[in-house]
Order: sequence, then C-alpha cells, then structure tokens
Amino acid sequence: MTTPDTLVVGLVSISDRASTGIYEDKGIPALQEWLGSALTTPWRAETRLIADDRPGIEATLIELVDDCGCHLVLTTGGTGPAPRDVTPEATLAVADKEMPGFGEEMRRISLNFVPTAILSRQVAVIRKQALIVNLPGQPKSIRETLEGVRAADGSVRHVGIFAAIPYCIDLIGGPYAETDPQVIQAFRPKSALRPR
Ligand SMILES: Nc1ncnc2c1ncn2[C@@H]1O[C@H](COP(=O)(O)OP(=O)(O)OP(=O)(O)O)[C@@H](O)[C@H]1O
Ligand SMILES: Nc1nc2c(c(=O)[nH]1)N[C@H]1C(S)=C(S)[C@@H](COP(=O)(O)O)O[C@H]1N2
Repeated sequence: MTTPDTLVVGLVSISDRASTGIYEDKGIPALQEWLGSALTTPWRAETRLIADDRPGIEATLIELVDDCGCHLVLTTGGTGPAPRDVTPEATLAVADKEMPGFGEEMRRISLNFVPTAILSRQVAVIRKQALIVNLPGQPKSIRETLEGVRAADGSVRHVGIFAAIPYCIDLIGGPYAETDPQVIQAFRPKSALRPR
C-alpha cells in the first residue's frame, strides 16, 4: 500500500540488448532484491527497461520524478566510454543540482573489485524531490556500490554509498527511510535521528 511514508523508488535498467530481448535483464531484479534486503521501512518500485538512447533516458527520468513522484531513482547501465553509453549525459540534462560525491565514491569503492572501475562515468543528481543515481551495468556492481566492501569475516571495509542516501532523501523532503544495519548502516547526524 502506498502511504505518504512510502518511499517510491524508480528502477531503470538501460541496456540495448536486455531491452530488445537479446539477453534477460538482470539489472532490475538485482536492484529489487538488494533494496528488499536493505530497506526496513515501506517502499515500492516503479520499474523501466529501456535502450541506451539519450532522449528516451531523459524522458523516463522526467516521468519517474515528475509524474510518478519518485524520491529516489537508481539507473543501471550505460555509464562507460562506448559510443552508446549516454546515461550520465541524460542524467545531467535533467538535473537541478549535481551531487559529485556519489560518483567519486562509487568509483573508489568499485576499484576494490575491478581496475576498470575508472571507466564508469556514473553521476548523481537532484531533480525536484528526487535523488537520481547512476550505477554501472554489470548486475554485480549494484550490490558492490550500494553495500560496499566486506572482509572475509563480513565486517565492512569500505562503506557503500547507500549509507548516505536516506539522509539525502530527508534533506529533499522525502520519507524517513530506515535500513537493516546488517546490510547497510544508514548514517544520519544525531540531530536528524528519529526515535524508534
Ligand atoms: N540489464 C542487464 N542485464 C544483464 N546483464 C547486463 C545488463 N546490462 C549490462 N549487463 C552486463 O554488463 C556488461 C556491461 O554493461 P554495459 O551497460 O556497458 O552494456 P553494453 O556492453 O553497453 O551492452 P547493452 O547496452 O546491450 O547491455 C554487459 O556487456 C553485460 O554483460
Ligand atoms: N562495482 C563495479 N563497478 C564497475 C564494474 C564492476 O564490475 N563492478 N565494471 C566496470 C566496467 S568494466 C565498466 S566498462 C564501467 C561502465 O559500465 P557500464 O557501461 O555498464 O555502466 O563500470 C565499471 N564499474
């Protein structure tokens, strides 16, 4: 059920091949599974599977934020250097504000997994009431960047970017989202914490 407290999350898989059925889309299922494990407060997803086409990406982001009322939009795919990779350009084109820390930190986190992490041009922006974050196209990169890096014993070695997302959503007027600390410990300044 959608209440004013429900976090509305847009999930956008951007892939020429998955959107034309050449391979099965693994982006949206990976995003849904990770958010399902991480969020402990009400949320629902609006999902879209689209091609690497700049006008189409821009229209989808605008629809999700302006018409569907998303508080958070996570994209996957199209952040690399290939000619068809235009997700960052489309995201910047619909932005009110850039949030450069997210892209910088995701590349740092991803370098713990692959040396080609520097090939991702991923960005994050604010449009109206929503935070839009680009994730790389490899389905495994979704968990890697959102949750961060763990040691063999499960302890956190490099905090994932999702730790900062609930407070960012507070600051742009969205619902107070909480997470399972076993998956990702959301951080808020003491003054912003609400009693449970
Ligand atoms: N939606 C997806 N589902 C499953 N695997 C994907 C998906 N998107 C990307 N991948 C995998 O991650 C790799 C890198 O993603 P990238 O976004 O660069 O795709 P690509 O090579 O441009 O091709 P395409 O846009 O057709 O997926 C892909 O080659 C593919 O192996
Ligand atoms: N965490 C993580 N980040 C990653 C990767 C990955 O496997 N894991 N793949 C990299 C590679 S190989 C590329 S080309 C870039 C861009 O990917 P995209 O074009 O699929 O968005 O993301 C990089 N970032």
